[in-house]
Amino acid sequence: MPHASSVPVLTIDGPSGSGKGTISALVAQQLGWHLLDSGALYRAVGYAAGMEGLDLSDVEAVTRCAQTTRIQFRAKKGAETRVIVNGHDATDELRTETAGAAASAIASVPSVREALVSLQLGFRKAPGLVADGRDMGTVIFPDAAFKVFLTASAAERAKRRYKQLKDKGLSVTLSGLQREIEARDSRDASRAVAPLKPAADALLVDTTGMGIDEVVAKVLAVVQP
Ligand SMILES: Nc1ncnc2c1ncn2[C@@H]1O[C@H](COP(=O)(O)OP(=O)(O)OP(=O)(O)O)[C@@H](O)[C@H]1O
Ligand SMILES: Nc1ccn([C@H]2C[C@H](O)[C@@H](COP(=O)(O)O)O2)c(=O)n1
Repeated sequence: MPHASSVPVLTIDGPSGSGKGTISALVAQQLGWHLLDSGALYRAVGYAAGMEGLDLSDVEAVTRCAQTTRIQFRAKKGAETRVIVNGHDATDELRTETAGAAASAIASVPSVREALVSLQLGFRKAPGLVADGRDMGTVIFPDAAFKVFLTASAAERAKRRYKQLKDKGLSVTLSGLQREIEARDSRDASRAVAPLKPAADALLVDTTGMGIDEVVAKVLAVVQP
């Protein structure tokens, strides 16, 4: 079995709604590589903390929650990967903007981040890994061979999220979503530990006005020039 450090990693970081999840899944599928949705881990811990009625600003309580929450991904061919939190399928609850905000809040706690490191490193398996998040290229896989940072204007990202949630039948407003996205990005980018920022050696891709297929092709070209 190859040593983990010899397994190639493509990191895809960026702000909320830049398309990281969508692009990472499609690129991983095309390459036949494993996929790490690191945001889902933070969302799962935020969700578990909410289920336990914890105060999200209680550092000791949320750290214990991060250390003890059981998170499983169940992938099914042709269907959305399900995220099981402490035995409960929480996939739908985790995708809400409320869950994103809770994840962002607990993600600013260094000991919560520390509790999730070895779990994330464990995803690095042959033949390769596509890792999606905020600190994949800077902190978790700094030695990754391939690094991309996706961006798009806040207005474009809010429009994408609006369409996504409307398609699911949820009642949201474009202006409200843009405010929530900007507040989350600002918190993620200003925290002291592992802030949202491009790795020095990442390729920056502004996806404003680019279609999904175009972005996938650009990212794939990083791995297969
Ligand atoms: N280039 C694109 N053009 C149009 N729509 C896109 C593009 N990329 C992604 N989308 C759509 O935007 C929405 C948000 O994308 P996605 O969930 O992948 O973003 P994300 O960066 O992972 O967000 P988050 O960090 O909040 O999880 C989805 O509905 C997706 O289909
Ligand atoms: N590597 C990561 C991934 C996610 N987070 C935090 C910050 C995000 O706002 C939140 C939700 O992530 P998403 O599912 O939207 O990608 O989780 C982080 O700090 N580091």
